[in-house]
Amino acid sequence: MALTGKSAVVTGAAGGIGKGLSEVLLRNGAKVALLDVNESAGQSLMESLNQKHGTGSALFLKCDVESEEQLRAAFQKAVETFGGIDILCNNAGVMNETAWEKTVSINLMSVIRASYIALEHMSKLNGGRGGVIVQTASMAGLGPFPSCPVYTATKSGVVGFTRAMAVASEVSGYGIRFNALCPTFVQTEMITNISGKLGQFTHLTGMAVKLTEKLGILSVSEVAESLLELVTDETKNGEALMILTQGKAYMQFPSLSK
Ligand SMILES: NC(=O)C1=CN([C@@H]2O[C@H](COP(=O)(O)OP(=O)(O)OC[C@H]3O[C@@H](n4cnc5c(N)ncnc54)[C@H](O)[C@@H]3O)[C@@H](O)[C@H]2O)C=CC1
Ligand SMILES: CC/C=C\CC(=O)/C=C/C=C\C=C\C=C\[C@@H](O)[C@@H](O)C/C=C\CCC(=O)O
Repeated sequence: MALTGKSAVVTGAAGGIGKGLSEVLLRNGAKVALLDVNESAGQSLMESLNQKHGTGSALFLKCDVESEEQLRAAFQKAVETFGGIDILCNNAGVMNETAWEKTVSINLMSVIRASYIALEHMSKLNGGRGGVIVQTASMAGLGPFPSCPVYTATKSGVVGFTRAMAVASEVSGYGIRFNALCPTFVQTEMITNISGKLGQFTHLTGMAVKLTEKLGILSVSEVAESLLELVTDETKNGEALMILTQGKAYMQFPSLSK
């Protein structure tokens, strides 16, 4: 799938990985609706992206992904502005073991919520053009990150949801592919002040720090380049792409269907 003339919605787009995903989509010819709760960062990013990629190529929409109403309004605005949606990047996420219910709400429930709203606009069964939904999961969704069990649970849930939806979509004829990015640590705001976010697992801060030293830290652009592969390669559906500092690999899961 070539990106020229396509339109995308990216959640958590105002900073970190979401900003990188938005930039790579724009560089390759897509228009992008930038959804984020951070209004000042989102507005200024939209202005700089429109200067770089052309007026009207990026649209900031203030949106808390926990709110169904705000998500619906943002998708509607994106459709009215760009004429449809071809790509959704469910990227907004937090790591906070103290506010663990909020972590589940943003990282898992909101990914499901946004995917279902996207289906209403993108599914060929609803008159949409089809397309691709890519979730920003994590390496923690593939193997446990013991310092943050709830974060791990949300990312495992996102991987499971993505793989199940990929098959459900294929069988149902939605015309939408579902894939997940599973990066190791990435240099963003999220990996600052780790101990302050671990709640009852603060005593496992050293373990988290050792894991960052062992696995290394990716740049945002390394993750963003991997998005392109999952979006443009139409054979990719139900994939979890593990991104490590040494390279990347599509995960092999046991097949129990035969
Ligand atoms: N930084 C890392 O080491 C890794 C991050 N990830 C995942 O990547 C995604 C992005 O994380 P980062 O860019 O690192 O984090 P970040 O903290 O740098 O950026 C997150 C963005 O999401 C926005 N956001 C937070 N809550 C929101 C909400 N309720 N509604 C709308 N927007 C909201 C924030 O305002 C911010 O712009 C997350 O899903 C995270 O779990 C995955 C693997 C590694
Ligand atoms: C602090 C930032 C929080 C979240 C961002 C994020 O998603 C980072 C994920 C990074 C890596 C996750 C790696 C998980 C690895 C597991 O598969 C196991 O290999 C780790 C198991 C035990 C660790 C003990 C050890 O061997 O040192």
